[in-house]
Order: sequence, then structure tokens, then C-alpha cells
Amino acid sequence: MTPAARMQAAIELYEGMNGTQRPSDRVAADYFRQRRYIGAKDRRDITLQCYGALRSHARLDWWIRTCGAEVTPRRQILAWRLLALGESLERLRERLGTGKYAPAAPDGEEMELLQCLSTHTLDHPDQPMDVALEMPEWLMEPLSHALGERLELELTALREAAVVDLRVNTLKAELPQVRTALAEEGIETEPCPWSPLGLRIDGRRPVAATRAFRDGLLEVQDEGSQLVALLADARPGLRVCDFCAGAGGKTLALAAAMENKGQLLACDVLDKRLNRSSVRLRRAGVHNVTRRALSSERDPWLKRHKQSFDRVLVDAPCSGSGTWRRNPEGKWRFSPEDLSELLDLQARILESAARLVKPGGRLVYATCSLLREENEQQVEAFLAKHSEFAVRPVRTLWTELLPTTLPEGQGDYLRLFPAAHGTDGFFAAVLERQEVEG
Ligand SMILES: C[S@@+](CC[C@H](N)C(=O)[O-])C[C@H]1O[C@@H](n2cnc3c(N)ncnc32)[C@H](O)[C@@H]1O
Repeated sequence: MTPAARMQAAIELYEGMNGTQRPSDRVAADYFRQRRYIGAKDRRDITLQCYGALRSHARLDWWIRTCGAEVTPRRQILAWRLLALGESLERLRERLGTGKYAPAAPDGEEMELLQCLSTHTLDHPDQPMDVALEMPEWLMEPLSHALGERLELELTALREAAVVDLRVNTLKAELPQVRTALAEEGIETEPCPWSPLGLRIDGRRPVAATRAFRDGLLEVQDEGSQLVALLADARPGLRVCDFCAGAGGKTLALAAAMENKGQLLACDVLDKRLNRSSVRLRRAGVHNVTRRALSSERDPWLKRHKQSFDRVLVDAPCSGSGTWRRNPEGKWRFSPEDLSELLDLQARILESAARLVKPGGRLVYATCSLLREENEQQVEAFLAKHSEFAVRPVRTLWTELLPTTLPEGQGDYLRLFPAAHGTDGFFAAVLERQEVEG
């Protein structure tokens, strides 16, 4: 493809991403599936343009409006090229209106906009803080409450693309073996700093096409997720419930920690999502998992199984604010009403899932959210009503369960942040049901 044709494809794809509520990576996957003639290099360039615009959305809109124009996806892509990529106006102009596959030539009004933009770069001191940090205005207060003086640093990290982490599947291999196998297929990795099972890849590589992946030696999983699963301390022979199992990311990690021994129950309200785990479980050689679709968090099944699990993991549905490096559109679609609905749902799930925990057993409440409302405040509201549960501080659990050093800033709860720890944002609390005396 010519650079102009790639630019036109980026405009088309970006229009598609903007015109839907579907996740942008799915829109991109469909776009390329329907255009198999687009090769890997072109695909990478087109995706780079779209994600570049998506990650700079607020600043691009600010500039387009400051230059007196209306925002459109096409203008956002053109603005990104001038402001973020530093392309010259002459070079950009040369590519517009130059043939069948190129973007149309700009009209007079658009040309004025391009001229205005071409004398600037993406950041400007007049941009309000929410614009500069690419965050919806309403979220600045709860984020500031959660991040304090680290607000700017963390939100800056959240604007950038995330690294790719892998978890070695200890049911099939050890870390050095997987590292060597990947290197033989041209993928260099470094051990993750905190997870003893983690390998980090610099940049995007086709991991899913490797033999090591197809043979189930590894899973793609953020280091933060790996740590949540490790802190659940799912040992061989225990009865473990993964209450919000989804497509099984943490179920797989729990099964490996259990060495396939004991009972692991994966629940979710979405049957379809649970079913998606079956291929992954098979590939990983997991065979101690039973799946159960729940009608709601109050499914009658819970009553029949109260106090019968050693470990219950609640990987709660949440804002996903800790993962907005990967899904930058998520923050623009998330509303105060969504947050308030999630807070009610999380409290209900925590309340119900807690009933499954045996005396002496543990309830692990985790989110990939940065917000205190979804994290500390949920746990503290739960503890205020349930004196039979007590916090097992992560700071001490870590030394019992993990061979690596404790990341900075850990106290009662696990709190991981993109800038501070290089992971997605994660929160976890480990709560133990007290043994009944006498
Ligand atoms: C953060 S995701 C889980 C991700 C998964 N544990 C993983 O590691 O891949 C939260 C899950 O909670 C599920 N969920 C939503 N409402 C629920 C409810 N009332 N009871 C149980 N699960 C629920 C969602 O369907 C979703 O799959």
C-alpha cells in the first residue's frame, strides 16, 4: 500500500471505531479480516495511526476546536499526523487527493485547519489538566483521590501503550525453558520484576503464532493479574471458587498453582464467556476445573454450598480503569451512572461470594480499577458488616508466598500502578474467615 492508501484506511477504520460501542480492537480485527489483502506491515501502520489518535483524543479535539474547526475522525487522524508524528504540512498535503486510494483533497476550511495545526505540537500549556492527561473531566476527582500526588505520573503512563506480559504455565514447563523456546522463535523476553512466572516482551510480537503458545506452555497475562492469582494461594488439594471467572484468565493461573489437584470451580453469569475458557483450559492441560453458569450473584446454588470453599476469588466486574492503556476508548465510554451501578454490583457480589468461604478460608477481592470507591471502600464497607472476616495484609502474605521483593507502596492491600510498577492498575484484598472457637 502507498502511504496515502494507508492513511485512507486509517481514516476508515477510525471512523468505524468511533461509530460503535464495540471495543476498538474487535473493530480493527473485523476490518482486517474483511480485507485480507492488507499485509502485516500495512496493518501495523494503519493500527498505529488509529491507536495514536485514540490515545491523543482529548488533545487532538482541543487543538481542532482551538483552530476553530469541528471534530471528525478524518480530522483527528490528520491532526495526529501533524501534531504527534510531526509530519510537515507539505508532506501531508502531497498525500491528500492523489488518486483512487488516497484520502480526498481538503476543502478550503479544512486546509485552514491543517495550516493552523501545522505550527504546533500535541501538548500545550493552555490545555486543562484533564485534556493534557487524556481523562474525562468527571474522573479527575476520584482519580486524584486515589492517586494523590502521583496523579500526573500515573495518568501519563496510562496514556501510553502497555507492554505484553506472559505467564509460564507450570503445569507444562519452567520459565527458563519457555524463555529459550520463545527466543528460538525470534521472541526475546525478560523476566518480570515481581511475578516469578512472568516474562515480558518489548513491543508487540505474534506470540499466539508460536509453537510454545500452541503447546500451552504460556498464556498472555498482565503481571498484575498473575500476582492476584498467586496471592490467592490456591494450593494443591484445596476447594477453590473463581467466582467471576469470565473467559478463564485467572482460572488458568489458579489451576496451575493447584498443580491440577483439588477442585476448582469457575463461575460467571455469562455462559458464553465461561465457554470461551474451554479451549484455553485444554491447551494448558488443565483438568480440575468445573464450570458453572450462575443466574445472578444470588443463584440458589450458593446457598447449598455455603462455607464449603477454602479460597474464593472475586475478580469483580469494574471500571477497568487500570487497563486503559490497553483499551483507551474505555474511559470515554464510562459514565458516572456506570460507576454507580458497578459499585452496587460489586457490593452484592462480595456479600454473596463471602458466604461460600469456609472458616479459616480466604476471600480474595480484586479489581483492575484505580478507584478507591471500587477498591478500599468496597472492602472496608464489607468488613464493617462482617466482623467474622479479617484482613490478611498483603505485605506479610507476599513474603510467605512469593520469592520476589515486595513492590513499593504495599500495605494491607495489593495496589499496583502502571507508572510505579509497570503493570496494569490492580487492587486485591485477602480476607480470612475466622475459625469458630470452641
Ligand atoms: C474482571 S472480569 C473477570 C475476568 C477473569 N477473571 C479473567 O481473569 O480473565 C469480571 C467478570 O464478572 C462477571 N460478572 C458480572 N456480574 C456478575 C455476577 N453478578 N456474578 C458473577 N460474575 C459476574 C462478568 O461476566 C465478567 O466475566
